[in-house]
Amino acid sequence: MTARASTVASRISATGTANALELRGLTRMFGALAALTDINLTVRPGERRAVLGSNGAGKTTLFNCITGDFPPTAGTIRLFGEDVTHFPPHERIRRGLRRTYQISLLFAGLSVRDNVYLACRGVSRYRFSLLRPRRDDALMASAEGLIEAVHLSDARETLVGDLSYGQQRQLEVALALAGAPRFVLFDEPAAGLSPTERRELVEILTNLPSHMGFIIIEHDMDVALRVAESVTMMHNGRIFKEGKPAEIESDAEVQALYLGGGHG
Ligand SMILES: Nc1ncnc2c1ncn2[C@@H]1O[C@H](COP(=O)(O)OP(=O)(O)OP(=O)(O)O)[C@@H](O)[C@H]1O
Repeated sequence: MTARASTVASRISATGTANALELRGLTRMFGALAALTDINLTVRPGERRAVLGSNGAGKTTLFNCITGDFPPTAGTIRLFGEDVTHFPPHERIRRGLRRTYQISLLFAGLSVRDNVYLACRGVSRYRFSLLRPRRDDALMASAEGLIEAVHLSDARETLVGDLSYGQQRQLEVALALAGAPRFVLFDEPAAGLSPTERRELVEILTNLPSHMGFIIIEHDMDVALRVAESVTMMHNGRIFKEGKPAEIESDAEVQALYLGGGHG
């Protein structure tokens, strides 16, 4: 084996057993304001974790640091064993990280299928091809699989602008799943959904492939505690408590702080 092959092999074996995410001492300042202070967080491969906390707790800033949208002021970020603290967002995407946003990033004038196909194409190796784009059957098959996974098969030809709000949020989940990610950050996917749509979202998230870990930021405790196996509570930019959903739900301090904390 060449030195390079052996380095690659050892990296692959390291990523096979490493944690999906490891944050150590993560801190992010905005001027004098500490949005995150000394965050230490470990998420195992395939683990599903909810991050909860009242408005301004630092949840979105946490996502922005993990994705590389904001550089941290201090601390380290490891993805599948690799230090990505100073990597740009696209290098983290290449390593299997995805996210959804609170605001919609859909193409309203295109069909569901075209939106998902473009997302699959965007993360494929043909992304920078100078040749005229041609339909790729493998990517189209991936797109169809994702459309099915988010329960939009009957709407695959529908223009996004004609979808219900709930269907648009389901489509956003599909876009985040393009390119078979290993770890996904869901930013309030249940916001604005009806009770029926929330149930559907829970089913979609629960049925994601078991190797696919995620963090979900969610103000709806019911959704968060049903899809997650572990919970991190944040308050004022710090981790306040960690535990299993049942422990968090029955914790007196959490109830006093979070349920009385004016979350939106
Ligand atoms: N770009 C920014 N510039 C300045 N301050 C910011 C910026 N982004 C976030 N903050 C501040 O950092 C703190 C944490 O904000 P963040 O959006 O991460 O909280 P959050 O828990 O996601 O809140 P919400 O539930 O309302 O989305 C807040 O005090 C916020 O005002």
